[in-house]
Amino acid sequence: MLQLRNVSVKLGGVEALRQISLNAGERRIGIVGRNGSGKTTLARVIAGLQVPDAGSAEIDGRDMARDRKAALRSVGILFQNPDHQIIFPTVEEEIAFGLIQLGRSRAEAAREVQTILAHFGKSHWASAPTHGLSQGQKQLVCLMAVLAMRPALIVLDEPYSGLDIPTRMQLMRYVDEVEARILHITHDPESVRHYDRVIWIDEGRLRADGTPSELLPQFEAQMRLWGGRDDLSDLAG
Ligand SMILES: Nc1ncnc2c1ncn2[C@@H]1O[C@H](COP(=O)(O)OP(=O)(O)OP(=O)(O)O)[C@@H](O)[C@H]1O
Repeated sequence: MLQLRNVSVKLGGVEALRQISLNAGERRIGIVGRNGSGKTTLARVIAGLQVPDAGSAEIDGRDMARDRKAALRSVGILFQNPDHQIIFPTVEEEIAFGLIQLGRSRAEAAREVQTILAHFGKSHWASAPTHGLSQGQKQLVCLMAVLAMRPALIVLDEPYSGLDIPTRMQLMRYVDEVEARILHITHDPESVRHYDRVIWIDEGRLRADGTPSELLPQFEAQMRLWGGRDDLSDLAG
C-alpha cells in the first residue's frame, strides 16, 4: 500500500508538488498531467529519491525518504531515457548492480542475472556492451534490472517515448505481465486506458482521481482545449 500524506516539494523556487495526499493499493495506476505538472517529481518522491519539503511517502508503513534500504527493496523506477539510468559497460554488470546493492553476493547476483536474461530470451546479451544497444534494447535492460530486484511497486516514467511502435508494443506486453504493482506516468491516455485507476496531476496538485473511463475523457477534453490555444504562459515553470 502506497500512502502519500500532504507531500509538498519546492525545486529552485518552483512549487513542484503541493500537498498531495493519496492512498493507492491498486495493481495498475496511471498518472497523467501536462508537461511540468509535477509527475516526475512525484515519481522521485515515491521512490525515495526526492525528500519532500513537507509530508511523507510511505510504502507498507515505511517512509521512503528515511529508509533507503526499504525504498530500494520496495520501489523500482524506470525513467524515460535509459541513458540516464545505465552506468555499467556490460548488460550483466548493469543488471547485477541493483542486486548487489540489495546485499546479494556476486555469485548470487550472477545467477539471478542469468535467470532474468533467460526469462526474456536474452541470455546472449550478458556480456554485450550497453553503449552498443539501441534505445529500445537499453530500455529492456533497465526493465530487466528493475524486475531482477523484485520490487513490490514499479514506477514507469514515460518509458516508451522515443521507441518505435513494435518495440513499444513488446515492452508494454512485458510490463502487462509483470506481477508487481505498476504506477505509470504518461502523456498517452491509451497506455493506461485498461488500468484500475488514473490520477491527474496539474500544477503540482491532485486535480482528479478515478477510473480511466471516468477520468480520461475529461483529461483529453482539457488537453484539446489547451492545445487549441497559442498561449503557453500557463505551462508550469
Ligand atoms: N531541478 C529542478 N530545479 C528547478 N525546478 C525544477 C527542477 N526539476 C523540476 N523542476 C520544475 O518542477 C516542476 C515539475 O517538474 P516535473 O519534472 O516533475 O514535471 P513533469 O510533470 O514530470 O513534466 P514532463 O511531463 O515535462 O516530464 C516544473 O515546473 C519544473 O520546471
